[in-house]
Parts: sequence; C-alpha cells; structure tokens
Amino acid sequence: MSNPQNKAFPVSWDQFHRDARALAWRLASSGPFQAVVCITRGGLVPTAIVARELGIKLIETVCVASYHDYTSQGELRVLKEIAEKVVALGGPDGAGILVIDDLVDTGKTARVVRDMLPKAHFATVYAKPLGRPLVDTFITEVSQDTWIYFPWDLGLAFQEPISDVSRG
Ligand SMILES: O=P(O)(O)OC[C@H]1O[C@H](OP(=O)(O)OP(=O)(O)O)[C@H](O)[C@@H]1O
Ligand SMILES: O=c1[nH]c(=O)c2nc[nH]c2[nH]1
Ligand SMILES: [Mg+2]
Repeated sequence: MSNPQNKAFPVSWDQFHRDARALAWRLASSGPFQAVVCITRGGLVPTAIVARELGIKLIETVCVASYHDYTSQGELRVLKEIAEKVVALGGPDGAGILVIDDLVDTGKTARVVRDMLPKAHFATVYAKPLGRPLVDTFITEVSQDTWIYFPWDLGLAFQEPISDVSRG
C-alpha cells in the first residue's frame, strides 16, 4: 500500500458519476463484453453505472478484502471466487469479460483477479502509478501518496474557515 497518504482526493457523488460514465464511454469501443465481473465492494457502484451505460445485464462478483483500517493493507483474502459458468461465457482465459473496480493502488487486488481471468479487460475509475500497469482502461491517475475518499465513505461536516480573522 501507499503510505504515507499525505494528500487527500475527496470525490463527490456527482464527480464519481461523471467519472464512471466517462469510463463507460471509453469502454464502449473495447467490447462487446459477455459479462461484467465486479470486484466488491468498491467495484459495485462503478459496475452499476458502466453496466447501465453499456447495456450489460450479466453481472458476477469476486469478493476480495485487504484494507482493514482504511489506509493499511493486510493479507489479501478472496472471500468468493468467480462462478465457472460466467468464466465460460467469454473466450479462453476470460477474453470478452469486463472486470471493474473503483481503483487500483498497489495492484495487489488487480493481480489476484487478473490471475483468474488473464485475458479479461480490466477497468477502474482511478489508478495510482504502482497499479496502473495492471489496468487496461481507467479515467484519472492520482499520485501514490494520495488517498482517494469515495462518496460512500464521506458525510457532510463543518469546515473550519481558511482564515481565523473573524475570531478576533
Ligand atoms: O491495488 P490495491 O492496493 O490492492 O488496492 C485497491 C483495492 O483496495 C480497495 O478495496 P478494499 O480491499 O479496501 O475493499 P473494499 O472494496 O471492500 O472497500 C479498492 O476497492 C480496491 O479493490
Ligand atoms: O477508499 C480508498 N481509497 C484509496 O486511495 C485506496 N487505496 C486502496 N484502497 C483504497 N480505498
Ligand atoms: Mg475493493
């Protein structure tokens, strides 16, 4: 993982929707895809948006967990594998399958899923440099020392004013 995460990149729902739709536009010429494999949980929202745009209704999950307390990555565990009948829909080694996640950071998650479907098309909304070589299509790159804050992890909160002149 990419410690220290000294920069923050907060993403609103609007921005995420726009970025995920931009991903769908970019993917439209890379298909057709027989199915989407969504890497949960972060891939769930972009998968819904991309699948809607591309008209894909066959959606499978692969459930991977690794970040335990947000910024520190622990041992990577595959909680649920990809169903064989979904793998068989594509060509050999997953050709014709689209894999979607919210981001690639160190690339460890992407590596595990790529090993399951070496010829699938791997797409993420955001990418950091270490993971970027594992992704076929993405929208925005951020530096390795940036932590991306997704809208489903955020809430409205008071912000201290930039200047403290009003406090006398
Ligand atoms: O490139 P990596 O260093 O492997 O990190 C990227 C992965 O980390 C996050 O998932 P996380 O394991 O936190 O689980 P979640 O999707 O359930 O939030 C994110 O959604 C990616 O799947
Ligand atoms: O919300 C998140 N933001 C990130 O930058 C990140 N990297 C790995 N896993 C992550 N989760
Ligand atoms: Mg994830």
